[in-house]
Amino acid sequence: MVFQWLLAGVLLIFVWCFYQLIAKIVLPPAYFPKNIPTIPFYYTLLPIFKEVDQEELYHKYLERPLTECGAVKIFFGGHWNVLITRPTYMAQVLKYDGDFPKAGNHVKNPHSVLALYTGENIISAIGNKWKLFADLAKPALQANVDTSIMVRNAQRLISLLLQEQHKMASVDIGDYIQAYAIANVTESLLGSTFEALGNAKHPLLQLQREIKPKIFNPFHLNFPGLDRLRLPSREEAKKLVKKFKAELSSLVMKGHKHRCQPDSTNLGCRLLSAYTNGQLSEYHLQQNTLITFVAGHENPMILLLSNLFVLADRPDLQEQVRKEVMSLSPADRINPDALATLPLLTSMIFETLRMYPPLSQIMNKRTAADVMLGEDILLRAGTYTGYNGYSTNRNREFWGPDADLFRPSRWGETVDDMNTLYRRATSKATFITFHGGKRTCLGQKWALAAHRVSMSIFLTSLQWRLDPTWPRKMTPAGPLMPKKLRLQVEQIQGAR
Ligand code: HEM
Repeated sequence: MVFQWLLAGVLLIFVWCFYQLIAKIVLPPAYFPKNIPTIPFYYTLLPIFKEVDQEELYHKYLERPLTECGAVKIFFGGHWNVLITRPTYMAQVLKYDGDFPKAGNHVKNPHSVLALYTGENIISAIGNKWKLFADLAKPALQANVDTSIMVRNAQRLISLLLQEQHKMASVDIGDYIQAYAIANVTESLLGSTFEALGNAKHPLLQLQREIKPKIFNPFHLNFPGLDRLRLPSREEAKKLVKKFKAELSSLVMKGHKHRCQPDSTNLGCRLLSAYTNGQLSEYHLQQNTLITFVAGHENPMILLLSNLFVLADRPDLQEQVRKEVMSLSPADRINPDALATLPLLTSMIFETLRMYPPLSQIMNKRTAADVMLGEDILLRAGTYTGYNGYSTNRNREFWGPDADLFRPSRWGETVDDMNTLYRRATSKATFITFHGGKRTCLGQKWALAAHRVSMSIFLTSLQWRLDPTWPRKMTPAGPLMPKKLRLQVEQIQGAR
């Protein structure tokens, strides 16, 4: 009898411990605010089990609680987080950066493959390290942009697309745009020619193709703690990441056989010279090179894909913007300052950035102390937080009841109106595609100049439409873009 009671007791303790373990994962911690909704744990598992589209998921599960309460509790990246979207709350997050410092993957999940990949860098660092990295990068990222590199690469891209279209019914455009974006960032910012455009077998592209599904696999993204178990497949992923970082660094170094000067306006040169004079460790040189490469090509690539999609879907608008660009002289058509004076091109780009922020959701902050979000949401010290630009950029109080509609005219009639609204929306945190505040994107100027020139060359060289057989879907998770976009492209008569 005693033995049976003992057994029952042990069983009860076991069940209780198991319950505690599961509850820790599937329920938010007790110290999380009670007065905001909880997104059910299973939401995060959907991309693991189903073919999903993150826009559809957003409208089904997140839109209502976020619109009503402006913040929710959500499981992501192995932790419970508070996802903040209401512009007044976001304005507080951006303004009081010290209350909401960055806590990147290297802090959140230090043993994960993702942390090994991104590490501590200019985007994730805080305090003096961030200041050092930003001081090194700013003069290069804010210098005048030499767009002749993008012009040359865009012309090469157009011929590759036409060659592919000649062979196929339509072009799977993603890999081409990625190679183009890589060519731009490496040649323009890192000062090294990788010759990846038109060379699908380039070792760096191949490595990236192998790594991405391993890093951005929804299961491993949500349960990074499992990377501690040293499973063979994850150890293999770590090896690939190390190989990729070494390959990238060696390619950048090859482009800088000359002596790099600290006052150079080339980012690659500035990072290398900081390493040579002892300001940067080898680790920080590698991580900052990697993040410049990743942020500098992936975001422009995603923006370009979304913009091509938007115009493929609206042939009339494509034709109107083309006419506007054609009204410029040939020299002005590749001059970003001249292109920035065109109202339709400007509003169409701003509207694409508003509706399809490439980094639609980011969870990389952690409260430094207890902080009151707005008037009544108490966030305890150590709470992971994040933001969702897709939601904030569609705030109906600011953008009106048709905020979900692609309507470039909402930006105004003149370019002055548009730039004023851009600044106002950014300062009110109702347009957070480039983050904003002290930690605003440092590549914004470069990205916009490159994008204007890329769009201009596309518009004046090609007409494009959606392949009717393309399944209209956005990516399931992570960066937001049309999934495996297929276009039919046609050369414009007399364009070449
Ligand atoms: C369409 C293009 C781009 C978009 C939408 C974009 C968006 C963003 C966003 C949302 C952040 C904040 C990330 C966070 O919260 O952790 C950021 C930061 C940053 N971006 Fe971009 N980005 C773009 C292009 C670029 C380019 C081309 C570069 C050049 C290397 C770049 C360099 C940076 C840097 C250095 C930061 C860190 C700023 C800091 O914390 O001080 N970005 N960007």
